[in-house]
Amino acid sequence: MRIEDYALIGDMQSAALVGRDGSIDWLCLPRFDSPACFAKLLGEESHGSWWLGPSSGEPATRRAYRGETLILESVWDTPGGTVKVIDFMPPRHINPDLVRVVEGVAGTVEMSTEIRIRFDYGRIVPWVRRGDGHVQAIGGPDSVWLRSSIPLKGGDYKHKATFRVSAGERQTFVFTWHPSHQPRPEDIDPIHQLAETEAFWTEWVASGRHGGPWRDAVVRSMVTLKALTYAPTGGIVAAPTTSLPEDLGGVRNWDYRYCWLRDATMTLDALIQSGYLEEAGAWREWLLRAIAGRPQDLQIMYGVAGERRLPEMTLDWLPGYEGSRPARIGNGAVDQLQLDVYGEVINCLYQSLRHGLPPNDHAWQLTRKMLDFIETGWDQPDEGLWEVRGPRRHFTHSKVMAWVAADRAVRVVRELGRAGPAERWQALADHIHAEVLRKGFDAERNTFTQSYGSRELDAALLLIPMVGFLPPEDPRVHGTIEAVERELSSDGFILRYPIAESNNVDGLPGGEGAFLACSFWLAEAKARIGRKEEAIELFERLLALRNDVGLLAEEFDPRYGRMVGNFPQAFSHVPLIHTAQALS
Ligand SMILES: OC[C@H]1O[C@H](O[C@H]2O[C@H](CO)[C@@H](O)[C@H](O)[C@H]2O)[C@H](O)[C@@H](O)[C@@H]1O
Repeated sequence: MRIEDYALIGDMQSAALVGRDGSIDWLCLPRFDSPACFAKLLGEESHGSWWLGPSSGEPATRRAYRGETLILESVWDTPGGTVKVIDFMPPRHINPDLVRVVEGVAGTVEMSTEIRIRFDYGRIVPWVRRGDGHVQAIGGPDSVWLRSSIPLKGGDYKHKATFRVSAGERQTFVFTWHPSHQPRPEDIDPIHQLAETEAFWTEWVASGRHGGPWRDAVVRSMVTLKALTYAPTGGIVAAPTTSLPEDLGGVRNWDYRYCWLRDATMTLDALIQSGYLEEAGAWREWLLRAIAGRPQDLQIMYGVAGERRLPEMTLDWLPGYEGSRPARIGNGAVDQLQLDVYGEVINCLYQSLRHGLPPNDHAWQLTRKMLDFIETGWDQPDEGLWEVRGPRRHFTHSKVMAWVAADRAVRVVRELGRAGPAERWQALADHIHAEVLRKGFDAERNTFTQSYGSRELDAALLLIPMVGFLPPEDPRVHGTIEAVERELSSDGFILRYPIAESNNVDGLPGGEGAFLACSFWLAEAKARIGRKEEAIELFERLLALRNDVGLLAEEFDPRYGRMVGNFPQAFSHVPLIHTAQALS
């Protein structure tokens, strides 16, 4: 199954990927970053999956989300009739539930289902007990109850059933996870939950401001971002998957089920612009809890509840997506120095205040402490926003974001009346600004460069006008946009940076696809410098990459014409929203 053949369902604590063939191949419970109980995505059927569809095994004829919700409807037109499978996860009450409803639409269709429950990413084959209308699977801390209106037959480490559904008939399946030491979870009414889930998403969308010619794409992206928000704490994951490869068959496979300060602040920017202040408030509280302590101990990412240790390890029993080994959990980038995150966090706190979030003394203290760190640390080399695994460098984008940190702190004092040494911070901002223009700009080629003294380019430089470092009309901005487009294009989309053996900046073997966020940044940058037609043309081409249900992975690889990287990826949906807003 290609990455773009999957659709997302979720309950804002975890998420599942449903294939076009009706197979659920990825689900981690109870949290986004818990071990998977369906891990076929990174392996085989024997690593856990749940298929439900017409017995012929054909892929769905069409799929769509119901209205502006996260309820997936897959429809099969078959010679005997038409059938619909409705998949969703109700917003969580006590235990996580995954509900599948089969609805006969016309004629009669023979349906089949086959479920292999595995715990710990496919490693644990659970004990199974069968009772009246249910199956219970237990393995270590995990237990699953599966209730269905159709009896399931067990054998060969799986459960299956074949049944016929005619127009107007409905069959239901409810899969509930709970800790294995607790008594049987309460049964939910799947049809009542369907109505509740529909109401939840419809009301959430209605509570924001969305408009413009690309409303549908923007709303689908917003719903996706909300689905990546961990409701109990306000943390936001970068994506619900691990190890979907950036290079098919290669080693660039990372775990994104954590809360990056960079990705989360960008996500919040998009939510705030559309009026979702509640999420901004929840995230600010999450931030204050997660990073409480010394500013020099600030990490670039945390677990969804603020966990600090995210040790990277490989799951050697999984063959990986299309053989892309290793499958990893945890993320070694947690220990990196990435100076840009200070600017991103302070900018996000500033934007939240500007949009009406009430001031918070702890958040201001935090801002001041981060500024103390930036004052002494901004001139250090770092790993940069791309989290390179090669040597640290003086990345130009990192320095630009250090300037953003100081600039936004000054604005909070001058525009919003907070107390702080604005003049000292302004002097710092001016000093950083001057150094970037001196060391990060190649006057001969009229472009900013990836790092001081380098001749390489970097698509993150497209953000220079967006963050206000230079105005859009500045010739250096124009020169950089032109250089990035000229030198980093791959089939009309944009690479993060050049990947060549002679310049192994990221320290990793293999190549990668075009980075979708960077491609949207080019469209937004073009819009800002007045090249609106070109911007729209590129934006429309990017929108055409979305799959049939409007979702984007991290990258698109023109070599294969396929999406690659984790999926769906907040970092791709955020700039989609920003570009639509800039163009509208
Ligand atoms: O390319 C190497 C790095 O790739 C991942 O980082 C990317 O994803 C992050 C989450 O979306 C994003 O914040 C970062 O800008 C991207 O480069 C991976 O997480 C890293 O461990 C890896 O070194």
